[in-house]
Amino acid sequence: MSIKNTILEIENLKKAYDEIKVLNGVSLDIKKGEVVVIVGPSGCGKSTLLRCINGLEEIQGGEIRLQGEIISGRQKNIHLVRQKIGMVFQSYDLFPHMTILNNILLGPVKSQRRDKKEVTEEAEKLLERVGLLDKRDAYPRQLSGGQKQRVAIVRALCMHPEVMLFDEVTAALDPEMVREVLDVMLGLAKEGSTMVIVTHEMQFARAIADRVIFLDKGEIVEEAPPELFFTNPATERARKFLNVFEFDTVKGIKNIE
Ligand SMILES: Nc1ncnc2c1ncn2[C@@H]1O[C@H](COP(=O)(O)OP(=O)(O)OP(=O)(O)O)[C@@H](O)[C@H]1O
Repeated sequence: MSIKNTILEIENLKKAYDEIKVLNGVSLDIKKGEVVVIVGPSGCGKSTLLRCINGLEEIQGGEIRLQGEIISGRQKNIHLVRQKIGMVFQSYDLFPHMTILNNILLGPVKSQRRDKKEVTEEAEKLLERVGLLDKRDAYPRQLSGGQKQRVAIVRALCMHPEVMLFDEVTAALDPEMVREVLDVMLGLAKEGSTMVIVTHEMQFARAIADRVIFLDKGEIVEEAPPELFFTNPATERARKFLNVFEFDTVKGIKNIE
């Protein structure tokens, strides 16, 4: 995978909810085509970090830059953020009264004012790729959780984001649905998408990451390539964290490597 220029820069990011400090000066650079996986104990601030990147949270300090442009703080250009950063959440948030295709078209056609025919063709290609072209005219309630999550990924991709953020996208899925979603993400990684992924699936993290970030109590404690992080973490805190996961890894994704 070619890792070239820095696309996203996070510098000394601070985030608190009232008195509770959640991110205590996080700095992180992400390069074009890089897949960064963020792991860490529950409540350490992983989701908050993604939400800050995506402009969903006010921040109390630091700066976030996308392609050199400040997208945080007072200069925040939410329009730019929405156009260039795609986010997929644990809950897929599809509109229940709209067909799958119309859910996907909404952003590109309404917000980006792109040609409906052209976006439809693209959406159909992407749906085919994730094995869901036959669900084009179905409604979200007619799809399984794994299928809805794949639609949510297609919907984000159709906006042509520079960076894709994934927040625990398999957490709400039944074990047998997990693999199909992770496979789509592995495919995107292979094609050179820039991705920031929060996950508790350690084996998946190991398979997909170019770099693993270990976040604990709102600070980056360790960052390393996966082959190093998962076999020989540098810190006691990371070692303890991984020990817990020895009993809790991977639902149905054993042979991924
Ligand atoms: N809207 C909010 N208001 C107040 N506190 C919040 C809010 N959102 C998150 N927090 C707190 O911030 C901390 C970090 O939460 P966050 O969801 O970022 O953690 P996480 O690492 O993603 O956890 P998990 O792995 O359990 O999803 C937690 O202590 C949480 O209770």
